Amino acid sequence: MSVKLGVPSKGRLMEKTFEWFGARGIGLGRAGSDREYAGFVDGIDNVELVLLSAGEIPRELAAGRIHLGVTGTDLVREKLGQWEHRVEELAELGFGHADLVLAVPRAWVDVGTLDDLDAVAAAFRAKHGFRLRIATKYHRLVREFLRENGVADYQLVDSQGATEGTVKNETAEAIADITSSGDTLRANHLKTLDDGLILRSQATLFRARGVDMEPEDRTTLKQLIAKLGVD
Ligand SMILES: Nc1ncnc2c1ncn2[C@@H]1O[C@H](COP(=O)(O)OP(=O)(O)OP(=O)(O)O)[C@@H](O)[C@H]1O
Ligand SMILES: O=P(O)(O)OC[C@H]1O[C@H](OP(=O)(O)OP(=O)(O)O)[C@H](O)[C@@H]1O
Repeated sequence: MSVKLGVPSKGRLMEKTFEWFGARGIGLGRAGSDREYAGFVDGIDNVELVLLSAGEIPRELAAGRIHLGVTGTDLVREKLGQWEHRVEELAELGFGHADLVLAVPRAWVDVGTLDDLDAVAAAFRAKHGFRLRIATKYHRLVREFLRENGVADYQLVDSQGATEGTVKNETAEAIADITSSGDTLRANHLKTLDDGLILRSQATLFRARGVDMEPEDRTTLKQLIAKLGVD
């Protein structure tokens, strides 16, 4: 067997993850052609690189199919109920920073806070006969956040991409999505509520909890964690 390390298969997250491991003496890279999802690990034996979609890494960790994985904290908290029981955070990696925020049309000049949104949501329902729609792919996190903040008169609309466009397309009145520079929100005439920060996320190294391992894999995992300086 071997220790399996799950890393995002493309884009900035993959590149920065390779750099982070490289700076700690573990060379990671893609093997084969640009399109082939195969990888290599240098600097330690019996560790296998598994290239995966960032969104699938939480599930693979929880299932014990990978032992370590790099992905955003937002994805772990969204995809895994009681995530702390299923994975352990070993290290924040200092990149992939993004905020999950609740945003409304900039034209809603009277709506700046969650309390305002709550009032508008009640009025919206009375007027239109259906609940104000919030488009997001972060269903668990948005529901929890709104429950904790006493906003109830809304419905979630699933949006797996281009979420900021749903307001213009009239499939939602508000959105909850990741922002980093804020450019996408601004370009789509949206503004974040003053108290609308749901979660700050960054790329993080996680370890799967409660996975049955061969003794030699357990030793390899310990060596890897020690080499990375995150024990
Ligand atoms: N603009 C951004 N700046 C920084 N981090 C971002 C940005 N957008 C998304 N992220 C973060 O990158 C991670 C991966 O995002 P996302 O789920 O969109 O994956 P993806 O790149 O679309 O990959 P896949 O479709 O293969 O899952 C998430 O943790 C997210 O917080
Ligand atoms: O605040 P900004 O710097 O503009 O970044 C925010 C955008 O980045 C992400 O989208 P991405 O380009 O990863 O594509 P996606 O819509 O498929 O998630 C996110 O979903 C936002 O749309």
